[in-house]
Formats: sequence, structure tokens, C-alpha cells
Amino acid sequence: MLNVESLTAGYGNSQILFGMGFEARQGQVISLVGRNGMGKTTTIRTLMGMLPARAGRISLAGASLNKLAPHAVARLGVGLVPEGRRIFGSLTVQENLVATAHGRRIGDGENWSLDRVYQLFPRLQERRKQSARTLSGGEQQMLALGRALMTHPRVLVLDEATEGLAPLIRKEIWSCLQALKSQGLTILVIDKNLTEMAGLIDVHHIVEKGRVVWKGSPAELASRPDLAQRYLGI
Ligand SMILES: Nc1ncnc2c1ncn2[C@@H]1O[C@H](COP(=O)(O)OP(=O)(O)OP(=O)(O)O)[C@@H](O)[C@H]1O
Repeated sequence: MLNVESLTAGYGNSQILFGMGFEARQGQVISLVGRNGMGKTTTIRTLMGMLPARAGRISLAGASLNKLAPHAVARLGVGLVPEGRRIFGSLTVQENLVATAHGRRIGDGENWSLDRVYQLFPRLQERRKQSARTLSGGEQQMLALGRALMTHPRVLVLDEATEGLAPLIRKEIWSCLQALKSQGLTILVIDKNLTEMAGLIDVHHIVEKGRVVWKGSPAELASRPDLAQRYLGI
């Protein structure tokens, strides 16, 4: 479904990605994990067309995403829940959800509607007329997720979606992602909570200095404390 191969990118003179590569097959949930500053967010920015790829290939269901602008990448079916959420604080919950909605689904993306998002997050429905800035951190994160779903994604990308949230709220986010997975959605997660996401992830990818240095299942990673110590600082 999503293929990233030999990707090189950076900012000005500083190269950050050195041959980044991974694959998420249809319905899989994969992760990028690694210490701060290793290039995970830069990978997402390049994938979304916010930063140009200097070399390498990015494709979604066989279609190249290289050189596409962010709105075109979103239109093709990559739904981003960005680091820091980036919701519109002065708009209501419902206005946030419809602001980025696409009129129709693309390719084999699932169709999402306000009703379906509210079914997944009843709390957003209760607060649909409130301005988004009055939501709790967890509710804002749900809103960011709902907003990404309103673009009918074929692949959902979450950059640090549970950062700064209380354990109970994190649990809610994980179980929501589990529900989306069981509906067949392909998901790419960047997160630090390895233990919490173990039941969700099919393949972990450890990122070190702009490329993947190891990949495997949560069980394989759990059996390699040396990897966690060397690359994750755990
Ligand atoms: N706009 C920018 N201009 C210059 N350098 C940047 C910019 N954004 C990020 N960097 C640098 O790129 C490197 C990789 O950052 P990136 O955010 O991709 O890492 P990360 O693995 O996502 O880590 P984190 O968890 O801290 O976000 C870091 O050294 C960072 O300082």
C-alpha cells in the first residue's frame, strides 16, 4: 500500500534522511521508533510533500507521491495527524471536521462522514458546537484524528499522537486505532510508548540517523533488550 524507498531529504545544507525505507501493506499498522532527532518527523514531512525528496521513491498503491504538493498527497489518500495536532482553536469542533473534509473518497479509501466520526468519538459530538480551544488535550487529539479521517484516508499517519496525554486518554487513542485497524485501515504510527502499542503494531521500524536499522514484530523487539538500549535509550 505505502512504499518508501531509499529516501534522502534534509534542510538546507544538513541532510537528515539517508536512504530511509519501509513498507506498510494493506491493513497493516507499522511504527517508526527511535530517539529524538533521528528523522522520523522529517520522514513524515517528506512523505506528505512538505519537504522535497532529494532522492528515492514514495508511492501509495503504486502511484508515485514524489513531487506532489501536500494537498495532492492528502487527496490521494494519506491522512495526517500532525505532531502538535494543529487544530483550529477559534473554530468549533464541527467546523474543524468539515474544514478539511474531501467531498468524496478516492480509490479504495473508506467513506467517512460526520456521523461516522461522531460514532467513533461520541465526546466530539457532545462538544460539536464548542470552539476547539476549549477541548481537553485528549479531546483535541481525537479531533485531529477525526479531521484526518474526514479526508477518507487509505493510510493514516500519526506523529506522536499520544504525546503529553494522560494514560487513560492514551488508552482510548490506542483502542480507537485498534478499531480502525480491524476495519482494514493501513496506519503508520510514530510514538514512544512501545509497551502500550505492542498489541496494535505489526511491524516496528527502528530509525537511526535517517534510516531504518532494524525491523520486526513487537515480540521480536521485546526479546532484544540490546536494541532498545542501543537505539531507543530504554
Ligand atoms: N526546519 C528545520 N530546519 C533545520 N533542521 C531541522 C528542521 N526540522 C528538523 N530539523 C533537524 O532534523 C533532525 C531530525 O528531526 P526530526 O524532527 O525529523 O526527528 P525525529 O526523529 O522526529 O525526532 P523528534 O521526536 O525530536 O521529533 C534534527 O536534528 C532536527 O534538529
